[in-house]
Amino acid sequence: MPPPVLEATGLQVGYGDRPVLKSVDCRFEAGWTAIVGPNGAGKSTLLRVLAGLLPPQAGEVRVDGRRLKDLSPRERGQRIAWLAQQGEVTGELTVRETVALGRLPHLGLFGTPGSADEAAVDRAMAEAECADWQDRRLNALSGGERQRVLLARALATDAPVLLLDEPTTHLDPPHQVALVRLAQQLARARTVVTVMHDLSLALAADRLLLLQAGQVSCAGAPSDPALRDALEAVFRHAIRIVEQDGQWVALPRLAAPPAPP
Ligand SMILES: Nc1ncnc2c1ncn2[C@@H]1O[C@H](COP(=O)(O)OP(=O)(O)OP(=O)(O)O)[C@@H](O)[C@H]1O
Repeated sequence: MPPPVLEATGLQVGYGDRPVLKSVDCRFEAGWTAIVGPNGAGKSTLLRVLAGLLPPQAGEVRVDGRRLKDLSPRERGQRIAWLAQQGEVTGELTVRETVALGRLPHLGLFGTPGSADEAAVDRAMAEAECADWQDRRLNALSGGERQRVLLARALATDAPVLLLDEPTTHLDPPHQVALVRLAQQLARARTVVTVMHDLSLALAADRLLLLQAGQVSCAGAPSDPALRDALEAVFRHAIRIVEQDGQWVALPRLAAPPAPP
């Protein structure tokens, strides 16, 4: 069965009386889409709405045609896994207990984990490379270690839609690259959506969606020149997108502009 299509139409979200998302329409299909944009553009807010964690003031989210708000929390949890930013989780549990939380949508309140659940937890910890610390408490881990545990929790869900908010934050370069390869591999059979600041990592996605001041200003594949131009412009030409070794990368323009003659 193909992975679900996640679709949002006319989304409007504000905090207090300040609008943050202003009539956002977007559609996510099988493959990996990276949401990018300036600080405060509304990327995490959009991801929370797509995950069903924040109700929009107008508009709706549908997953395979069904309105997200019509799904029970359990049905939603089985379809959509969410990787939170680190400030949004507590750390009293051990690594294994934290990853096992990803199985809750399959168990219900009084369910007992079976061998399939334990196997999913083992597989997720292996994929996120955090099995070595499974008995340690989350709050005793470094930022990057904790990030890998939270990724494992999302993977343990086995959901066909993965929403990952800044999954490469705190990771060292080898683990950033591992995360990109994992996202590419998962996206072969899932709908993967990430919010990312590192443009070079985001350019490894199948598609990018550029959010600017609460609106989608451009979307497309990295090979699309219009998308690359829009990215350079929105980031005030502080970066230059070039092709290197067959992939698109964003280079910071560190050199001062030449002095006028
Ligand atoms: N809980 C909240 N209460 C009030 N305002 C909020 C809240 N969360 C976010 N905001 C505001 O909404 C706007 C969008 O925030 P959001 O976190 O979605 O942006 P973002 O694009 O993910 O930003 P960043 O790149 O800095 O992570 C920001 O101006 C932010 O200050």
